[in-house]
Amino acid sequence: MSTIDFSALDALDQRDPLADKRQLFVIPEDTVYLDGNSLGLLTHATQQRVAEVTRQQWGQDAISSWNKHQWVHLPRLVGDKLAPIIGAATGQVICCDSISVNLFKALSAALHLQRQRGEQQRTKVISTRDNFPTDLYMVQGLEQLLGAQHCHLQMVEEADLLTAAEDLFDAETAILLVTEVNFRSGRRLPVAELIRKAHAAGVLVIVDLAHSAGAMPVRLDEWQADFAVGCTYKYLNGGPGAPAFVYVAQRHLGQFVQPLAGWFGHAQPFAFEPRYEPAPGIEIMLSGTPSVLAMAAVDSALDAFAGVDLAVVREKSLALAEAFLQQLAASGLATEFECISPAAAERGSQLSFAHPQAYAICQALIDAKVVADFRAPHYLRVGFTPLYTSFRDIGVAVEQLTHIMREQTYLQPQYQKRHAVT
Ligand SMILES: Cc1ncc(COP(=O)(O)O)c(C=O)c1O
Ligand SMILES: Nc1c(O)cccc1C(=O)C[C@H](N)C(=O)O
Repeated sequence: MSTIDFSALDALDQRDPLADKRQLFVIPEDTVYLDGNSLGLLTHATQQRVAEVTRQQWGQDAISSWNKHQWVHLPRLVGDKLAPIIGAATGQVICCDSISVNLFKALSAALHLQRQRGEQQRTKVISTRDNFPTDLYMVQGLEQLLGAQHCHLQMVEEADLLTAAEDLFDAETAILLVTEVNFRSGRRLPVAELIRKAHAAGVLVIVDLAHSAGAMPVRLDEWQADFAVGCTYKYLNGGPGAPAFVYVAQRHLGQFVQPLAGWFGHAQPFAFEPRYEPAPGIEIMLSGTPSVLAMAAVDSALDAFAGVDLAVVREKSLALAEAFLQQLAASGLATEFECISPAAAERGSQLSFAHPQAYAICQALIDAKVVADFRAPHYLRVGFTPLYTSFRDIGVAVEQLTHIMREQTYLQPQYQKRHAVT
């Protein structure tokens, strides 16, 4: 007998101000999808837009589309569409490349800004040990390229950043590279407060919004962030490998060099001048030709956010997580699954649970058409995407999990053998 109170969950769905948004998405058949924190779902509009761009723009209008369909301006148009979602005024956000590549540009630019200010001794980049590895690798790559005397990484514990940030920022510190929401635990760091402390110590801040953009209110301008990066393939539903974004505060534009100085970042790309002259605005962050099909997908996916208040998104995200925890407790699983995510105010839009059999349980859940994911060493992650996750979804997910645990389905050999990479 199921312990899930589906009528209570259905009542929550009926009162949900975002319920109408679900119909904008292609929901995989008979599936509960709790992995929007890794890959967001496709919208019907995006499916049509990509078909249309392929059929008409590429197929018929071909090269004229660079002007006729504004292909050449897509990075900026998409950036400006994204700006309000992350609390930025227009002209400071551009859509391009991956988070990794944009971080290379932002890190180099911030180091250069410190030198421009006469702060040559500021060569240290502080980040958290449990940050998403690519962020740390990008700093390590720069360290190898420039030499440790010009750039070096100091990894700190999240707890130390929370309790003693002032002690970490010394006269050598150039940059704080901080990811707002930890990909493994879901812990959300107080970015506004960290920026205040960093600035008081002369430190510039780069924020990684991979697990924030589209999931909660972000206020880059209000926070006075210096740079930010983020992806569009998670909560913004731009598609697998969709181009990322980069934000540069208006006050820094025109003040730094960007080392990946490609022709799309030139003041006049189509003048084909032999000498590089950077674009005066946010286009300086561009390097090469935009991926038009991918960017068209992001552009149309962002339409799902039209008229959406991100405070409402956040409220629903926390209510979905709360419903998950309640149903888990009602099913008698709360002690077996140790929740490693912090309390509501200090977490993002996911819950992570430690369990020695997390990998096998996750595979069994996926086979039962509940898509969650696993992160080493032994965490089961469930992500909530308020635009399409329903409260009923939560009930079905916990019901399946209860069944898998009761029947010990996860002990079957096909679930015990590790094969999946993501
Ligand atoms: C916090 C964070 N940063 C960066 C990335 C990856 O960046 P990229 O777009 O370079 O693959 C991810 C996940 O893929 C992430 O969770
Ligand atoms: N970007 C990814 C990819 O290219 C393949 C598989 C997964 C991803 C992810 O987004 C992972 C994700 N950042 C995470 O939080 O684990």
